[in-house]
Amino acid sequence: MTSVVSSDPTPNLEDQKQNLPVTIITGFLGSGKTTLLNHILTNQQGIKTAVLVNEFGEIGIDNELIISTDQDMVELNNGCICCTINNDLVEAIYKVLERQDSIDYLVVETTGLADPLPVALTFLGTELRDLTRLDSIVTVVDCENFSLDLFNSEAAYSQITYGDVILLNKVDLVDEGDVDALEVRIRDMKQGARIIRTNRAQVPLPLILSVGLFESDKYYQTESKSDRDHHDHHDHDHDHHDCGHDHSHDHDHHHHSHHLENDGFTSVSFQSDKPFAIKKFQNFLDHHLPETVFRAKGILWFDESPHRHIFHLSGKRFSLDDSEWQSQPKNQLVLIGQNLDHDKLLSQIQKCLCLPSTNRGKGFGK
Ligand SMILES: Nc1nc2c(ncn2[C@@H]2O[C@H](COP(=O)(O)OP(=O)(O)OP(=O)(O)O)[C@@H](O)[C@H]2O)c(=O)[nH]1
Repeated sequence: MTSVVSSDPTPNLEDQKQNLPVTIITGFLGSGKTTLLNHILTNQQGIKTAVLVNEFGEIGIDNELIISTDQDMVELNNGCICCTINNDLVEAIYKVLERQDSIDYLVVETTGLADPLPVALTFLGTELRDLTRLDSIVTVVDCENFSLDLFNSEAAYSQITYGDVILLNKVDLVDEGDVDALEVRIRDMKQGARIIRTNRAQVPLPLILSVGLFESDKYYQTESKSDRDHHDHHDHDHDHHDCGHDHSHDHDHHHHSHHLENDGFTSVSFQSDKPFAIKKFQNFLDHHLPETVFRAKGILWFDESPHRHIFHLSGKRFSLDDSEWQSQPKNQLVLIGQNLDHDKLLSQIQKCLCLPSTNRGKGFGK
């Protein structure tokens, strides 16, 4: 196996060579996890990296956004990774392991709403422990939007407390003083983490991969303590830690979506093989998008444009980038937020579709 520079070689290097190193990328919705993944895939020279991507929402947008490589990619597409811990995730990992001859590194990107703890436990608590080596949990933080009070999400808290490396990302969007204040706050929540400031998740890879920062002994203790704490401190409706911690029974998806509703986040997915009218969609964004939509992403097709438009919204900021269609144009849009009126949103998005006789022939943006 080719190995990346290791800043701190540990004594059991021999074991490490045999086990597939794994890095878990976590971080809240829109913080830059896919951006980091793309950075890794583009720059991991000479290392064959497999990625497992899981996203919240019925439509897999991320697989459209990940720079395609000739390496293995298995996408789990049925909800939050912490729910699929006992079936799909393990299955996907085995698929990668079966090809171990050609895979040097595994990166798992969790959904923005996942607690990384159950994902990490998958690697430690099952027979995977002997086949993989959990190298580190990397947490991406959106410096512009980070606020645990705003998210009101336990998963957001866990993402910080279980991060071995914490990337303070999107530093380009905030004043340095604000990043300083955020760093103090995060150091307070998680002592001993390696904190790195990044723009577009551009981090030297030796600082985050093959770093051997994950300490499983400490982790096991933390896990059982945190498990107790969670059950002591939170109301009984919020039972999502059961989802990841008890490996002995099957999960049902109702149970899981219940936990997401407790965090208040749901997703609305829209697909159509018809184009949007640009002005209608703009009107939707300007006047009808509720503030409670925290994250949106889409591959958009506008009647007025020959391009494939990649749409992102995180917090209040949105972007629309051009690319080229490699396949039949279509619209795919996922909105994620708290307390969403699904039917209303879907009907509003539906109304953005171009009616057959209108808008034809007008240029983009006119
Ligand atoms: N200005 C700026 N934008 C960034 C930076 N990093 C990522 N973005 C943008 O933020 C948006 C969200 O980035 P993603 O990488 O898709 O975020 P994510 O964490 O994978 O999102 P989810 O999977 O939906 O949780 C995209 O529009 C990115 O281009 C950064 O450092 N600065």
